[in-house]
Amino acid sequence: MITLSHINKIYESKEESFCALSDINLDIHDQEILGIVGLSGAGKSTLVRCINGLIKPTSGDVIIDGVKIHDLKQEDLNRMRYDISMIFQHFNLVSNLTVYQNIKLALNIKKYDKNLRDQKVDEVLKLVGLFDKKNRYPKALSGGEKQRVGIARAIVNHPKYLLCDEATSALDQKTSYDIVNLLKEIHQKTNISIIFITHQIEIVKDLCERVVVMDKGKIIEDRPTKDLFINPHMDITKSLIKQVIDEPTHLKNKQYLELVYHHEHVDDTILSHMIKKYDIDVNILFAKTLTVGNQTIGYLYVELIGDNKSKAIKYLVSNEIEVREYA
Ligand SMILES: Nc1ncnc2c1ncn2[C@@H]1O[C@H](COP(=O)(O)OP(=O)(O)OP(=O)(O)O)[C@@H](O)[C@H]1O
Repeated sequence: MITLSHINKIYESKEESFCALSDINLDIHDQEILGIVGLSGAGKSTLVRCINGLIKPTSGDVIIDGVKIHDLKQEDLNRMRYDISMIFQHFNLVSNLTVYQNIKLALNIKKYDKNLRDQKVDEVLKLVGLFDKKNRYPKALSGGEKQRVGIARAIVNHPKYLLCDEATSALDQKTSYDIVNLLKEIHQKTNISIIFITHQIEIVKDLCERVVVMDKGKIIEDRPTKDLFINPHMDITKSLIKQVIDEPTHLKNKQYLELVYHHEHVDDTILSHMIKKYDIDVNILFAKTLTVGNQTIGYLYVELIGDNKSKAIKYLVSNEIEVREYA
C-alpha cells in the first residue's frame, strides 16, 4: 500500500515560493486502479514525482509498504523504485535503440542471464502485441505502439505499482482506448496497482475503480468512480463530467434539470407517474447514457412546467433519481 500523509510541496525560487501540494492525505491500495484527475496546474505531476521519490516533499511522508521513502539512502531508494514503474505522455524511448533493446534496458538493473532476459522481453512483447516489431526503431512506430513499448519496459521487471502520467494524452481517442484495454488486461493478469494521472476524465471512467480529483494542490474529491459520475460534489468535477456528456449548445444559458438514473432496478415509469400525479408538463431537451466501468448511467435533461414542480422533484428524488438544477 502507498500512503501519503500530510504532504506539502513548496517550490522555492529567488522571486517567490509556490505551494504546489497542500496537505495531501491518500491511501492507494494494493491491486487497485486509481485515477487522479485535475486541470492543468492542479499538482498531479508533482504528486506523482513525490510518490516515486523523484522530488522530496517539503513536509509529510510518502510511505510505501510501510517504509518512509524519503528517509531512505539513495541506494535503498533506487531498490525501492524497482517496485514502482512509470509510463509517460511522450513515451521517453531511446531513439537509437530498437524496441527489444529499449525494453531490455530496464532489465540491466538486475543480474539476469541472457536467456532469461530474452525470455522476459519476449513475454512482455507478446503481452503488448508487439512481438513482430521487436527489431524496429521508435521512429518507425505509431504513437500507440510507442506507448506499448513504454508499458512493456515498465512492467518487464514485475513492479508492484505502475504510475501513468498523462499516458494517453498524446494519443487519439481510439488508440487511447486500446491502451486503456491493454492496461486493464495487464491489471487482470498481474494484479499490479495502477495510478493513472490525467486531465481526461473520460479515460478514468473506463479504467479506474476510484477517482481522486485535485485542484490547486489539494484533493477535493476522493470517491468510487460511479459515485463521482452520479453525484459530483465540486464545481470542477461537475465541469469535467459535463465535457464528457457533451452538453449541446442549445442548453447553454437555459434553466433545466439534470436527472441522473443510476439505480440498477430503477422503475422506467417514474417520469410518467410523476407527470400524471403532479400534473406536470415535461419538455425533454437531451438524453445521454454513459458507461462507467460495467454500469450504465442515464442522464436526462428536461424542463418541468407546472405548479407542483417542487413536489414533482421530491418525488423523483424519493425514487432514487438524482436531480440537479441548472440555471
Ligand atoms: N519546479 C517548479 N518550480 C516552481 N513551480 C513549479 C515547478 N514545477 C511545477 N510548478 C508549479 O506547480 C503547479 C503544479 O504543477 P504540476 O506540473 O504538478 O501540475 P499538473 O496538474 O501536473 O499540470 P499539467 O497537467 O499541466 O502537467 C503549477 O502551477 C506549476 O507551475
